[in-house]
Amino acid sequence: MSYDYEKVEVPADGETITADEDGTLDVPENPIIPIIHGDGIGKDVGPAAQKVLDAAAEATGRSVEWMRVYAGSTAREKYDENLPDDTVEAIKQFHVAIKGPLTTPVGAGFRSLNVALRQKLDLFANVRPTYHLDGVPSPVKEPSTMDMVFFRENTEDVYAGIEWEAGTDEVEQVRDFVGEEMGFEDTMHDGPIGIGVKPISEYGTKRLVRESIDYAIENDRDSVTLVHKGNIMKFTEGAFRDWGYEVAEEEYGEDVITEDTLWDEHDGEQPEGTLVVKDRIADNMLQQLLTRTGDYSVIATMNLNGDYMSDAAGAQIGGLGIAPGANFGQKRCLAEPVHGSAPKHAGEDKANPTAMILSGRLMFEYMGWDDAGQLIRDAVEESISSKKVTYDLERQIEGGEKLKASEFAENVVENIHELS
Ligand SMILES: NC(=O)C1=CN([C@@H]2O[C@H](COP(=O)(O)OP(=O)(O)OC[C@H]3O[C@@H](n4cnc5c(N)ncnc54)[C@H](OP(=O)(O)O)[C@@H]3O)[C@@H](O)[C@H]2O)C=CC1
Ligand SMILES: O=C(O)CCC(=O)C(=O)O
Ligand SMILES: [Mg+2]
Repeated sequence: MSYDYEKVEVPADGETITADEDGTLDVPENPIIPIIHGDGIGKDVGPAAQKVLDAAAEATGRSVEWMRVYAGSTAREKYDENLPDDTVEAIKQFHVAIKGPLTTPVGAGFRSLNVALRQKLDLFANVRPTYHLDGVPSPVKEPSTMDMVFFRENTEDVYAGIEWEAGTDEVEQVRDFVGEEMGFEDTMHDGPIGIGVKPISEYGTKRLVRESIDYAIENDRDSVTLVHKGNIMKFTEGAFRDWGYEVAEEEYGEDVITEDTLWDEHDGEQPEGTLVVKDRIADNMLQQLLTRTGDYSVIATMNLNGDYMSDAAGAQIGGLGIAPGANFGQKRCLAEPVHGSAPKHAGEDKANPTAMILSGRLMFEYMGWDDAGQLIRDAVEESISSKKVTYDLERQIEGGEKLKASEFAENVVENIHELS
């Protein structure tokens, strides 16, 4: 597939990652990888992460040919629009890409460009592995017990953007329909009202839960927990739980058992080689993240729960400066940190680039570059263990040396050279 780009240049030297029908990638040693630096601190952490990823690629005998693409403020400058087709088409064509954070206005203005990218590219699984690196300060006593991988459904839920603003004709039509025709007249207060719709489909749920179970099996994880608020939102979050169990029970045979089976048939002793699928109600799960951290491994949940939970879990492993993520779809990966554009720190070369660097690690692993990924993790861990850190960690580490974002990246690059 080729595309006539309007304002970006395809690097002449790199090669294109290709994918066959069943989704297997063919990754050359010098792939072209689109990158969006992002808004706010994206300007700082984007280039810093790029340096580290370059060094890890080079140290393992490869190179990355970066292709700068644009969204958010940089796209407005270059294209006079928020999300140009060039950017979406580049990610489609090259299969693998990385982005920094993009700012979304609150309450009015354009809709989230992050959500738009996930929807346009059908990146249905937002995967956020949350693990503790040696030396990272944490507000909890045993941060190393946190080792969870969040699978967050990425294309529906209240993030689908089906909502109507108070005072519009549209919202009054919806109010009439929901009130008069559907019988919920007494449920809504009089006066101005905003109304949103929360779609949760069997298709969206099952492909996300399937992805989480496949991941758990491939990575020797012992459980997948479906997190929902199905006691209250019965036909959306409750249906997510039921469809999730259906996938587990109907598609995986005896190697995947439910928590009920674990207790009814195995007295709570998990048989070797099995995966347990369980579920928890979301409010309880938020406290379990702290009180029974080690009991959970892979989490599958919907868009909003996953958003809240991944920030909360990120706090336990040192904060948003550390927490990586990536969005996956059919033959596609768009890596991005959990954090946003943190406007108050923008352009100061101070934000922690670790989350973006470790998101790059996820991207490399998707490409089959596990050795480069491991090198990145080891090198970052080395910098942090030697207390050479950015402001967010330095304020919590006694005797820490405060580095700028770019200096931290240089330190990690030095470690890559030493370790390789
Ligand atoms: N995927 C995306 O692109 C996302 C975009 N957003 C968008 O980002 C914007 C800002 O959101 P906001 O709610 O402020 O959340 P942010 O995640 O941007 O920042 C919140 C706070 O987290 C800390 N933090 C975040 N990233 C880092 C980092 N790399 N290094 C060190 N500390 C960090 C800072 O805390 P402190 O100041 O205490 O040091 C910061 O003030 C919004 O427009 C939001 O919509 C939000 C999330 C994801
Ligand atoms: O799109 C946004 O601005 C926020 C998204 C977000 O918080 C997330 O994906 O974690
Ligand atoms: Mg978020």
